[in-house]
Amino acid sequence: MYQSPRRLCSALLHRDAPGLRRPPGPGPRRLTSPPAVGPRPASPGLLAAASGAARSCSRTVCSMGNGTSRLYSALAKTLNSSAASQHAEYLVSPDPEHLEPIDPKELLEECRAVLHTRPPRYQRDFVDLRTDCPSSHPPVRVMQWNILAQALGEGKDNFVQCPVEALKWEERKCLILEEILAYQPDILCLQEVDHYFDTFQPLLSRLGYQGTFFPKPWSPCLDVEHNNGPDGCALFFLQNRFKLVHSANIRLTAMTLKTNQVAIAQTLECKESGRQFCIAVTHLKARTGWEQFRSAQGCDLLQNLQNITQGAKLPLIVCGDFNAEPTEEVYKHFASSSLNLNSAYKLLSADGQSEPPYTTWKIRTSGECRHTLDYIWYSKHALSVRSALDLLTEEQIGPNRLPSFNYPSDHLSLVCDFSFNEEPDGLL
Ligand SMILES: NC(=O)C1=CN([C@@H]2O[C@H](COP(=O)(O)OP(=O)(O)OC[C@H]3O[C@@H](n4cnc5c(N)ncnc54)[C@H](OP(=O)(O)O)[C@@H]3O)[C@@H](O)[C@H]2O)C=CC1
Ligand SMILES: [Mg+2]
Repeated sequence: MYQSPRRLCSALLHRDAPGLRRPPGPGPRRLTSPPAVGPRPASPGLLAAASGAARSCSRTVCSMGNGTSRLYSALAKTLNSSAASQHAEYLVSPDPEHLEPIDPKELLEECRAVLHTRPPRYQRDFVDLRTDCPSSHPPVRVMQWNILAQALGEGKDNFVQCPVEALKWEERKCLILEEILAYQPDILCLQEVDHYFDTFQPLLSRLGYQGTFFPKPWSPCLDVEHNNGPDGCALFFLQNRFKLVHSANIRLTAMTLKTNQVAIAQTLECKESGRQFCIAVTHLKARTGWEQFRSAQGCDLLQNLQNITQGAKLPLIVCGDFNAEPTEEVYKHFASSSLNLNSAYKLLSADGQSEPPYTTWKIRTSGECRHTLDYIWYSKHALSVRSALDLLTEEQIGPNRLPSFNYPSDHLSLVCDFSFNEEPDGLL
């Protein structure tokens, strides 16, 4: 169903309004999703120029094995370098002296214009999971997403059914931004970010987010020719909703050895309610054969979170690409931790006990890879999940799987609305 960009944007900006109605019947309730998107509009005038300018944006080139300091100085140059800024409002590299707020509607329209030749975004609905506990404060919307590092997607991942044109950064970044703008999270937890300084930090800061980036010490992106720097985890929160109380960048250890995987953990205070909580993002070691290693990394992260939450005194949300199915030891450590965590996406299942059948689905040279690896853990006594964004169906994902012209990453975004329980029973 086609919606004009303006109607769409106003629906997006009022996400608790008409679309989010509870349908009748038992079990999880599907909500009409506000970000339903029809065919993309053709881009006239200025918007067409934005598309062309975005394509002409310069790319930072760093050869294999360069040190991170050289990478960062190269990245810093791109912040100033684009002649294309004469043509496009937001999608080009920003001038750091000129960081005015962006109207999300205008950025969304720019993105949609760049993407006008692509098929429409997939429809995903929020499922109402509200318990009977009322909450007087607006929910906290959290998005978890491994966005696929550009260098890995083009140089390492071997997505055999994904056309190279679908991976072009100047368009793929618009698909990523469109997804973020569609759901408007209050907190955004990302993995495989290798365009933090030239794309996400400048744009999202102008949308009102405060961001933190922690790159992997030896990012595999650096092995890819024409890379844009190391990939890592990024955490963004809306400054008008939260105050940063404490922030920790954690290099995970396994059996006391420092590893290549990282996490960010921040304590935030809700400006409306005064309640404090901890939010963390991580990306654990990938691949089969590394199960014990992931388990050790998970134990280290849990230990760090025990300390940061003062022994579970603060409510906690942990987002991540754990690279582990629910059968793995690291998953079991999180599920049975004294931090009293539950995995939010289990609540989409009929019995509330099963994880979704997949959060990533791709075809590599080794064959089809369909796995549940991404999770949003939360303190089950202190927080309630009010709704969760449903996953894409197999039909929507299509026979060539992900990424694709419609969807920018091989991992699906997970989005949940949380509310604080009014009277925590002391057992967070
Ligand atoms: N220069 C040096 O001294 C050192 C360099 N390194 C570099 O680090 C790299 C390893 O880093 P590490 O953090 O352990 O990486 P991981 O094994 O955790 O994987 C890195 C990325 O590869 C993706 N991936 C997973 N499975 C596959 C697959 N089958 N094919 C292609 N990509 C896949 C993962 O994506 P997802 O999470 O989505 O599955 C992940 O983002 C080495 O390749 C090396 O380049 C490491 C140590 C030292
Ligand atoms: Mg990956």
